[in-house]
Amino acid sequence: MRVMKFGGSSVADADRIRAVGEIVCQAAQEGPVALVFSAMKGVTNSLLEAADLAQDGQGAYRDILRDLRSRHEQVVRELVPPGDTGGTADLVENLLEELSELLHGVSLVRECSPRTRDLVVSFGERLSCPVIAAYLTSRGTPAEWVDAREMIVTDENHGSALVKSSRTSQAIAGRLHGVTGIPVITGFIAATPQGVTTTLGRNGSDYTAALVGAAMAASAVEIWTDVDGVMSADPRYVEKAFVIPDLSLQEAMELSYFGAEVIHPYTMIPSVERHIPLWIKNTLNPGARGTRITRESPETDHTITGIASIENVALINVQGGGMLGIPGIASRVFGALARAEVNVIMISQASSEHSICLCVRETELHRACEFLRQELRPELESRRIEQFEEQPSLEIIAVIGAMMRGHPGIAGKLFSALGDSGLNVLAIAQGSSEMNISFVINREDRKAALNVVHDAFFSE
Ligand SMILES: Nc1ncnc2c1ncn2[C@@H]1O[C@H](COP(=O)(O)OP(=O)(O)O)[C@@H](O)[C@H]1O
Ligand SMILES: N[C@@H](CC(=O)OP(=O)(O)O)C(=O)O
Repeated sequence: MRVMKFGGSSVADADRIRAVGEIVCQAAQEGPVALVFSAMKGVTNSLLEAADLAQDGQGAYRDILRDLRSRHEQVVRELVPPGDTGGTADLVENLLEELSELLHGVSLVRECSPRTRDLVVSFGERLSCPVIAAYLTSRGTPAEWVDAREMIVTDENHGSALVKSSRTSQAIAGRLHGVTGIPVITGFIAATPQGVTTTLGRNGSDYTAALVGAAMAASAVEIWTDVDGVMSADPRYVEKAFVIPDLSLQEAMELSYFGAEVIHPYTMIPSVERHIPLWIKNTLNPGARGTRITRESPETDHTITGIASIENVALINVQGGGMLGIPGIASRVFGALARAEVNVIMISQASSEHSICLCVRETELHRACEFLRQELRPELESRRIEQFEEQPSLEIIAVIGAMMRGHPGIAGKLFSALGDSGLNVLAIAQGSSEMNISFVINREDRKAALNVVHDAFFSE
């Protein structure tokens, strides 16, 4: 069995869904397939925005609802034939009505808990899948939509729930064996053992596909999107970026962690660890080979595999002459940040131990500094630690590749290229795995730095 996942970009409108139909009908003739779909492009964001507006008591959430209604009614009109026996048009109407009532409730109580928010966003995938299944059936490829909440069991960590693996595996296998035709599975959404709706984190449909692939011992998991594969750098910034034909799981995870949105960190683990290859393919160019992600590192001529970047980060520098003698300072700093629920993206500490430099999301900077100030108040008052240096408006760039290990001269080449172009580097970190070197630059240098590094390593 092949598991094929189509992201929001592949189901943006009726035309895109028709293109998906071509690919799926062809694949179904070659052998068994299971499909996973996301919500239509932008729908999850719209639902979240509507929930925020309703919570604030702003009637503007109704404008978003109107827009969602018209988008979904339009695809039903264009793709579902009048003789559809599955009652798809009614189902979509009922779902839109239910969503409207839910948001009305949120606006009345002016409260939207993470649990309710998950229920609101679940409508995106619950609306897209029945329409797609009805369309495929009308093209002569019988399909049945499957609500993943019946199969994927998670904890109650709303917004980014943790999957209970073995229960989920059994439930997927059990549910899919009962499906007649091709299963069209809602990505991203799941449920607790009590049946409460949860979600797997933003872009979580890739994870759904990997879970289905692992449970069904698939021959491949395919992530269909709008680019020819994972590229050597974000194609929106680097014109010369090219498709990486093969990637190891480790490299793919590093690239996605550092911002290559095309794949999602960790989501590929369930299938790739079972030696099921994961492919990134282009719905707009199905003939292109794509990128293959496997457990082991592939052979390559390049010393680095790819470059990724994270935008909107900030640097906090904790430093002071008295830091050397303070016991457990690192654990206190990171303990405070953990309590603040701040995600530390990058850490760099000079061996002198006079400073710890860390990178966080810009949106979390204020909270991070508040908690740090509280934790380190005695040292700040006695001036053993200076007031933190806070620098917003920065970017992290990471250079990634399994071949970097034991390959001298990479850092030299990287920083000479940046220095020669007059680009200032504010902090540097290297993982002990030697699979990545990451560095921090000013926001306005992002495009230039990505291109300079890309040229330095890939121009030959
Ligand atoms: N290294 C990279 N390789 C390929 N695409 C990338 C990379 N970095 C960022 N992207 C962006 O990721 C986008 C695809 O991700 P996304 O929009 O989440 O797709 P989908 O909706 O199909 O899940 C591409 O259009 C591309 O602009
Ligand atoms: N619809 C969800 C899940 C998802 O994976 O979407 P996409 O495949 O379009 O990234 C989201 O936007 O987060």
